[in-house]
Amino acid sequence: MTIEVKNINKRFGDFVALNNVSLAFPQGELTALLGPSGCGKTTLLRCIAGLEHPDSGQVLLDGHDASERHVRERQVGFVFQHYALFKHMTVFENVAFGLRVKSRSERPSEDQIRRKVKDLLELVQLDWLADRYPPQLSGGQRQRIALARALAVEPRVLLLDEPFGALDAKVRKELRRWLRRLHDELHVTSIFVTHDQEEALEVADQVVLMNKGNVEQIGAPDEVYNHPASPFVYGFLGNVNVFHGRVQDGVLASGDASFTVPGESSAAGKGTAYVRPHELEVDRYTPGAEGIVVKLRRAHAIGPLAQLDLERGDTNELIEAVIPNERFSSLGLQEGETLVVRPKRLRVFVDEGASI
Ligand SMILES: Nc1ncnc2c1ncn2[C@@H]1O[C@H](COP(=O)(O)OP(=O)(O)OP(=O)(O)O)[C@@H](O)[C@H]1O
Repeated sequence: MTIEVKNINKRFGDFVALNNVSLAFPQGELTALLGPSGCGKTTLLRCIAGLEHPDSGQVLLDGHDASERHVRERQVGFVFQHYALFKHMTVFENVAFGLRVKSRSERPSEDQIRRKVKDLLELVQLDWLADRYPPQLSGGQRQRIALARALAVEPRVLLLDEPFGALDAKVRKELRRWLRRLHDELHVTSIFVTHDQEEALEVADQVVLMNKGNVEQIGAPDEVYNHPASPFVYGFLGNVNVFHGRVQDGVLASGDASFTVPGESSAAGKGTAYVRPHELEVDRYTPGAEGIVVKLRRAHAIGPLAQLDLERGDTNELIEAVIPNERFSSLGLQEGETLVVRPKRLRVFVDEGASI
């Protein structure tokens, strides 16, 4: 099923939760709604599900306006962060639940129900837990059962609201890979709410970045990561160094350093350069060297990458650089040494927002 939302507005009292949001969710794709707490992700998901009614705008399911369609008729499957499985029912009965409560005319036979639940438990790789009760499962197992339960009624859309939010980092990581594989098998149009950028970039086909009820950017994970459309997206997707200054004649002057602004532009005014830590070249300082002169305050050199905390000599601001550990060792850098850094790649926004 394709999902489209058009010009959705939703207020809670004076508070604007969704501000004229328009988006398309392609058939069979997994889309992540990503943004900070309170930006409207869950509200948008609830509008699509029919659990919340927008003040204006439309939700189109397969091109048809869904406003008159009740939650049940939208054929939506849900998985929430704290999905309460029925504690007094076995795992098997939890998954069978949605099939058993169907009206008599639609309800499958007992044999069909058994087969279906068995298949679903195999799909989520937990068939060996069929006779257990929810309190006897781990958090990750419970979420996989919750997913099997949502899938039992063959939803045409799957909505996942921070499904792994309550789990520890290692289990989260395992489950998101598992979810991706499952999605590749089933191809149900799915929307996944998260505030974890790594999770969104790893799992999704398409990422929607939201901020204060607005959509900031939509794109494939590599597109939004490598070509952020706004300072907000830059800051939200991974660590970034920010250099404030003034732009004139294609050059950003920031403290004692100056950077050539990429691309053709005649924009002038206050400007901010964004540089990711791995996009900085680091060298030992030699007199006259080009770049920003810094002091190495601290180095964390464990694993393949060395993370360097640097302090600018001119403004005392902190800069984070990440270089291969091999290079760090071969340079033989010591804490307290004076170094010079140069951006290999940067992006400049003039007057916060006007991209050049
Ligand atoms: N029923 C409600 N009544 C009043 N305000 C609400 C209601 N539901 C949501 N809000 C407000 O709307 C804003 C958006 O909430 P929403 O749950 O959509 O955010 P979110 O992006 O999903 O955040 P989180 O990641 O914290 O869940 C929040 O500021 C929230 O307090």
